[in-house]
Amino acid sequence: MATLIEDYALIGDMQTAALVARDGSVDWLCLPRFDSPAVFAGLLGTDDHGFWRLAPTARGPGRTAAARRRYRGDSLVLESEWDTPEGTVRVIDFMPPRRHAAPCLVRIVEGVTGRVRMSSALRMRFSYGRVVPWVRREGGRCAGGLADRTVAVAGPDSLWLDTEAETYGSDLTTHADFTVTAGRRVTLALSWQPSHLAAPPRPDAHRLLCDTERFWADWIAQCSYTGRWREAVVRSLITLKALTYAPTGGIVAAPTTSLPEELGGVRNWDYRYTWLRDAAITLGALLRTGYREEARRWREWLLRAVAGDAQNLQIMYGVAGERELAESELGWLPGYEGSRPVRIGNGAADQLQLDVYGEVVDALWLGQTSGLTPDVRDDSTHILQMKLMNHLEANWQEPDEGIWEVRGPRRHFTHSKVMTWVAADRTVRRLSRLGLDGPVSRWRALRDEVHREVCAKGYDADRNTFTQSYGSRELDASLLLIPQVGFLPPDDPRVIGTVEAVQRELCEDGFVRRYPVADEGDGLFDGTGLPAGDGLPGGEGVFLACSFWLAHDLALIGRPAEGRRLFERLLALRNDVGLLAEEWDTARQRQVGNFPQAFSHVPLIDAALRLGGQPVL
Ligand SMILES: OC[C@H]1O[C@H](O[C@H]2O[C@H](CO)[C@@H](O)[C@H](O)[C@H]2O)[C@H](O)[C@@H](O)[C@@H]1O
Repeated sequence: MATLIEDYALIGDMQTAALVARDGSVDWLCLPRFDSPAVFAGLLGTDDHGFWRLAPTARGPGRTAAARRRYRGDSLVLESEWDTPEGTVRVIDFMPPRRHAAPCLVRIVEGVTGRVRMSSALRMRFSYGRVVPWVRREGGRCAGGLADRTVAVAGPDSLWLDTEAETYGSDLTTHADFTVTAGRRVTLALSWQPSHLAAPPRPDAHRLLCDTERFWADWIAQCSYTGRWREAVVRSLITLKALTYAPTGGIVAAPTTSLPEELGGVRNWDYRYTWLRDAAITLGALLRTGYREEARRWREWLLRAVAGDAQNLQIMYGVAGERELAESELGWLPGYEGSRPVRIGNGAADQLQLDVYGEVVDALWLGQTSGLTPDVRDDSTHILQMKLMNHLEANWQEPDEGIWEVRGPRRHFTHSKVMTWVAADRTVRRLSRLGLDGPVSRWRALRDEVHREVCAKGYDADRNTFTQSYGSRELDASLLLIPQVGFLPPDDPRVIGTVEAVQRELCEDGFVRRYPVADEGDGLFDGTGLPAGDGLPGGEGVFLACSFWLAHDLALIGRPAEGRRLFERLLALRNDVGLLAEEWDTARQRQVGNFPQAFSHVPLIDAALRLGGQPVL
């Protein structure tokens, strides 16, 4: 059986990230960027698609999970410990923030007690497991102590393994067997370099460890959250920071592709890109907890990414603002637990998702009200916002694919219209506050018109609930955002009715589904003549972001104890190192979907602020 998704921990250098399993196997790593081809793709295939396992020498069949693991303090440095009959051993895994050096994954083995025999098995496979590189050994001593050097080359990539342990090749795998005694360390470091360049310097693992720990300690010292859920909030913030692409300020939705929303199903998508929606809400959570630099850098990223005609605004970009994200399938990978296809790229990039305008304008507004320094380009922010508004004004009455990126027919999604209201509302407030030029009365009229239309067409008075789309009978968890964005006050009976309807009709084991999923062709219609569902076969788990939104809303509508209970249950779904995927499979009691997912960790932070009585701007 494949490693459970929740058995992975994340390490990363803010340009890419790796997943380390409890048994010491690194099964996912893309180099040099989040969206580059994987050099370890065992996560989505088999051992033949690449991995790096470092653990006590196995006795008998099967692999042994570490007895304990944790991050060292508030950092992204992972520590796993095994108790064996020979003694106890610790492995420290991390990726140093890159600055100008080559990307590097460092593994330090520390003897704790006894004499423990260790095995390292490194199977490097470039291009998502498809290419077996040429591997050669280079020996020789060096000042840093790492003497054995193994080089793997194929096409544009080269990987360099430096270690004091002696390596040998067998089974198209690079092995090292060694023993550690109490208090002794053995280091292994894997660096990536374009294959046409000269050898990278040998990494000084111990100095890199100190630097990396200092980096995270300094970063987390800026956090302003002091509430009762500090551990969960801090771990979520570190995860969000790890998903930020340092050179540009872009933020990926998750570091993985194709971890399935349904085990064995086809809902497998590539999340290694910057969604305007996900990045905008991430920015909100960072600003609310004291992080301004990331927000400032993302605003810069946004201005660069959408430069040109706002008509061509995409809903997602590459981490450096790339527009070409064509979706394709990697036929040679069998997928996580057989969940095929494995996809790279994302076809949703070409969709119309009108809510994105509201999320972006709201993030710009939040930046303003949280005192984000207007910089020399602030004029550009204003120009951008006016372009976005002109485009939205001309297009908001179009049907769209909505927040959930449905692959079925376009609809008049109520949430998309609510977010149109948000865009107009924040623009009116921004222009009034700054006394800036701009047709305030035009945006005010737009805001009021949208509000009237949503309340008339997106609300079902018979059932006292807002509905997924105009005239539809279906519900949708995105409607839980209505009071959070200020479209209606929390005590409005229509808001309370919607929260109660979601609890009644969309909840499973107390957690929230996004919307009712109907298999293609099962003949159900949503009440508007369109087929129900999202145009995809199969089902999915409960959606963690929506479940946090419900906890948040319960606090807003005056049921905080119930909200807290749900929040605590959600926290209990996190894995042993505090990480959440996108969804939860209630039947199998397992995390599903890409991992770890910003869209789950952001509402965790916002709900913690709301439930703890701290201001949520
Ligand atoms: O469920 C179908 C869609 O699933 C993905 O989209 C989801 O993830 C996005 C990134 O976190 C999020 O912004 C969106 O709201 C979610 O529905 C996938 O990327 C889409 O291609 C797919 O159609």
